[in-house]
Amino acid sequence: METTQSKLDNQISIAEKLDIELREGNEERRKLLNVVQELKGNIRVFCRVRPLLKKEILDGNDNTHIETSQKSIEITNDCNKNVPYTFDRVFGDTSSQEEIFTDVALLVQSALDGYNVCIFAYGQTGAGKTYTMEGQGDGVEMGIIPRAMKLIFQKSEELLKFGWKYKLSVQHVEIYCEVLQDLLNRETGVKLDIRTAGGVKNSSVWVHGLTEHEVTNQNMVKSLLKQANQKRATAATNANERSSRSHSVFMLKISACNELTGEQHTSVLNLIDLAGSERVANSGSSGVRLKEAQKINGSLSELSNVISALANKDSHVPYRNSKLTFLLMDSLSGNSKTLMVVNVNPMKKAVNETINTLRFATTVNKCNIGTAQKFIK
Ligand SMILES: Nc1ncnc2c1ncn2[C@@H]1O[C@H](COP(=O)(O)OP(=O)(O)OP(=O)(O)O)[C@@H](O)[C@H]1O
Repeated sequence: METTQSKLDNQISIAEKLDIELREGNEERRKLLNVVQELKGNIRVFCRVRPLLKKEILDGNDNTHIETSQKSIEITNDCNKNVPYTFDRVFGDTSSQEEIFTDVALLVQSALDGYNVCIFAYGQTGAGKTYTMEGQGDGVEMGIIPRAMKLIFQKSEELLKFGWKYKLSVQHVEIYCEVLQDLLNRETGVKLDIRTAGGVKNSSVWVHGLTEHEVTNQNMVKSLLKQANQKRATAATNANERSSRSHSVFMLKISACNELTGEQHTSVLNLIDLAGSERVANSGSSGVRLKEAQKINGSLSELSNVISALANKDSHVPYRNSKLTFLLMDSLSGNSKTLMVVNVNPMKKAVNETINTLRFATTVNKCNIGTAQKFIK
């Protein structure tokens, strides 16, 4: 007759076998997830059209010049010609924050698996960039940043049983007219500068003077985002105007270590709300406004130059030509996964800007950054 001890040994050995299978299954899942991501391409472009706002409807605006389907958006231009643009995904004006995030979630998850990820919101002022990235409140209108953090906390908890331990910390920086400001430092006037370490090819970038905040739950993230918004608002006479003209970069640094296998990796999830992309010539600017507009247009075209240089595998990638690309140098290199969410203003009077936006997005969409690699320590 089987003794209690041998029954117990038997159960333990079954449990150990299942545990190994589970861990191997998890490895399989991570590999598969990466293959899916690679097949989809390491640079992807989504397009999102926001709905007309109540006031815009009352003012007699219409959006009949825009037609969308799953992967394409067609614009009727001023000459009544239909011009189609195709992207990895197009979200029409009834799409919810949840729908957008469903298509972003895998990318966010791959940051936990050790890949650098950049998600940009691009588009003219008022096109819905901040709504897409931050959203509103704690419910259905939550945007990509709070949803991404919620998913990261949830997944990192689940991965504990596979031996993974994560350290998560947040930095949040604003770039206004090529000057960096720490949105999470209550002290004002601290000068920040971007520094590099290592050789030309393998250098790593950090911002000297930028504060870093470890986070362990969603409430901590919420209060940091609130603090950042307050700081952004007090730095300007008109908060909306200032935020339209600056880039906001939310950076989540992830350090992972597996206590069972000894594996370690680090990665950064960058969530970026870009400055409004309207052209200088159209904005009728002069003085300070003209200088601002030139700097914005300059840094957005440097971003596109960097992406094209990476796609063409040029020997020189002009990261240092703008603060934004310099700051994101590590995250935009061949080791990263990038998503550009192009936000479209639905008003007919914005049609020319919309076409410019979609042309820019088409250039980005043609790029293929190559296969992402993890940074294994
Ligand atoms: N998908 C959407 N559903 C409902 N309302 C939206 C949507 N997208 C944007 N809005 C609303 O449209 C207005 C402009 O959006 P938002 O502030 O996000 O634009 P933006 O591109 O970030 O502008 P800026 O460049 O000035 O920061 C806001 O009132 C926002 O709440």
